[in-house]
Amino acid sequence: MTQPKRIAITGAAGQIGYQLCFRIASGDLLGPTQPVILQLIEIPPALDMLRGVVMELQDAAFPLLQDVVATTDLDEGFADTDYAILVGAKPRGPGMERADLLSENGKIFGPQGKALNNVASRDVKVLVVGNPANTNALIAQANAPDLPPENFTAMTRLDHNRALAQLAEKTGVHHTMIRQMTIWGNHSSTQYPDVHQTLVGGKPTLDLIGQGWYENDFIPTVQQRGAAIIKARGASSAASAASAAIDHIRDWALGTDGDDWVSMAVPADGSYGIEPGVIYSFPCTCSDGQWKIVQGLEINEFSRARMEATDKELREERAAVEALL
Ligand SMILES: NC(=O)c1ccc[n+]([C@@H]2O[C@H](COP(=O)([O-])OP(=O)(O)OC[C@H]3O[C@@H](n4cnc5c(N)ncnc54)[C@H](O)[C@@H]3O)[C@@H](O)[C@H]2O)c1
Ligand SMILES: O=C(O)C[C@H](O)C(=O)O
Repeated sequence: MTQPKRIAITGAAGQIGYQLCFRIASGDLLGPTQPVILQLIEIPPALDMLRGVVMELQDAAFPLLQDVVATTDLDEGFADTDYAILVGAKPRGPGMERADLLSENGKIFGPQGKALNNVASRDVKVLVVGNPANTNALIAQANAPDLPPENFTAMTRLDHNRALAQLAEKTGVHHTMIRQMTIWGNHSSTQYPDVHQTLVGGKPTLDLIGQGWYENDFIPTVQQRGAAIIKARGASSAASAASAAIDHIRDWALGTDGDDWVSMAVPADGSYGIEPGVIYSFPCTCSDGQWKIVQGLEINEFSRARMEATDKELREERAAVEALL
């Protein structure tokens, strides 16, 4: 029998965690033949709720689900884990920026990085979803010196998928026919959704949508989509966020599709002039369980200014949490 993969989820009883558990147990993350063990981590006040989630997982009788661990202990929850999806953190409310969560949520990710460093698989792949995701990933990475630094990533796949959805709606072309979309930078309102290389049904995007709509509608809509959902739902995005987390890890583990790429916030390495020290979203391809930043894309002045603005914000966030690094 195929060895099961261990998947740890923090905040597993929350909105996103609840979605993730069932999608992963049903095989959406690693495919229909890969057995999984879920290692669910919560804080004590949410433990009863987590027990309820475990009862529902049992009742769903998923063929691929080998075991479920439910715990408030990080060493138990991260033990030997192959993947860690760090969701547990406070969501923002109406009128807040994600960076407003920094001081409260930042403290969560140091201890989690340390525990991963001590007990997780030596090749654990980490995705941070809890906001502000990029800087929380940096904190976790800094606290896990024995793990490969490139295995710490943050989620901008939701922004990527939101961009595809906006382009599909505008052009009338199904989103599966849209290739080479890029989100640069921070998962925040400074992120830069770049369509200069994007092909919609094989055609250059700007020829179809025009510079005016791109600048005045598309970019702000994608940047502000999280806030629009909070306003409409009274709670931050959950099912779409869980779905994007699954897309991120699945593509990282199983590979991206042909000539297409995805957006992943990964440790900057100097590519495109973004110096090391921040977790920055780049266009990435994945194969053999490794991500690679797509190189050689042409960057015009319009893009350069926006890429630098989001980099600046990330460096300010970094400076604000220096004590946790
Ligand atoms: N990166 C993205 O694209 C994206 C998208 C949507 C939401 N988010 C963020 O994800 C996070 C979770 O959102 P949600 O809607 O699921 O929130 P939620 O409040 O429904 O759930 C969060 C859960 O985390 C738990 N938790 C809190 N601190 C914890 C800790 N130290 N260890 C383990 N668990 C802990 C809580 O008990 C709660 O059950 C928020 O920060 C939100 O802003 C990110
Ligand atoms: O916007 C938020 O605060 C939640 C999440 O990051 C999102 O993009 O939906």
